[in-house]
Amino acid sequence: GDKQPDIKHWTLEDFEVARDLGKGNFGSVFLAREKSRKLIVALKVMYKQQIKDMGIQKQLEREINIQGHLRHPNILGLYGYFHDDKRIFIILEYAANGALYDELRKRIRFTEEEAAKYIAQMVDALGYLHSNQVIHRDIKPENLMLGRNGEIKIGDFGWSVRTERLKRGTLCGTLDYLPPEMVEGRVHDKNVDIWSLGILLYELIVGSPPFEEKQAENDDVSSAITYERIRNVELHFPKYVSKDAADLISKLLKYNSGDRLPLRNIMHHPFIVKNLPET
Ligand SMILES: COCCOc1ccc2cc1OCC(=O)N(C)CCCNCc1c[nH]c3ncnc(c13)N2
Repeated sequence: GDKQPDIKHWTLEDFEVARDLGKGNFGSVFLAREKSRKLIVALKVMYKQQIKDMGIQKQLEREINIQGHLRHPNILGLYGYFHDDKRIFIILEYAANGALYDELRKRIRFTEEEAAKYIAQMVDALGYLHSNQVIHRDIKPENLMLGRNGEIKIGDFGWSVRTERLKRGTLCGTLDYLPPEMVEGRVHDKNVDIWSLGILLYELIVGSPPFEEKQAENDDVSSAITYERIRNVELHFPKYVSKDAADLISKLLKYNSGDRLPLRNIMHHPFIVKNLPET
């Protein structure tokens, strides 16, 4: 089979740690090599006490369970996990080009061709997730990694859920990417990921999300302004945004989740058709 290691009882002895890949709110990620197979991985280390203090135990278990069973070229592989007395270690596929967030900040904004390539890969990954009854619910540049060939890998399934039941809105993360039904705490379905795909496309070609408020004097005021803009879907496009891009974004950012363009129709939209090399 492929080089993915089979499920076994890992310990830290099985790995040699090379360097730090970044610090996050829940832990750190290191570049490591699994000794026996010489397999390069990303090792995420989290402290049990901190997980307990933040009450994210259930969420973490769900995340490991969901991501551990998924396998798709645009979804970051989760190979396994282990723990010692103080820490939990998650063994992940290594994304050689880091987080899309950092690339976007460096580039300010991408060309519409680059954005179309990323969106097409996201449509692939979301189609796979939704056909496995998984809603991600937290699609944003911070959670998207870049593989060796610049391909997107959705990571960090902290907020994903299996859709066996419609969830009561549990608020999560920054407001910018949340659809009206989630900021209003209403029931939501897989179309929340279609909304956040619209936000992502906008941010990739403009450089900031459509409903962001940066000038406000404090976070509460800026969140309240963003909240209102989301509910009123206050969309404004800079003049350099093509009409095809604006049209697709407008079809994804519909207030009513049922009115959003379904995943399979996105691939036939002129913005994607005109910007993707003949596949
Ligand atoms: C509960 O946790 C679920 C999994 O969350 C993550 C999985 C993989 C991650 C980052 C994850 O969360 C964010 C985080 O913990 N940071 C420390 C931010 C650092 C950014 N990554 C840097 C990075 C570079 N090449 C990579 N190849 C694979 N994974 C990476 C990275 N990071």
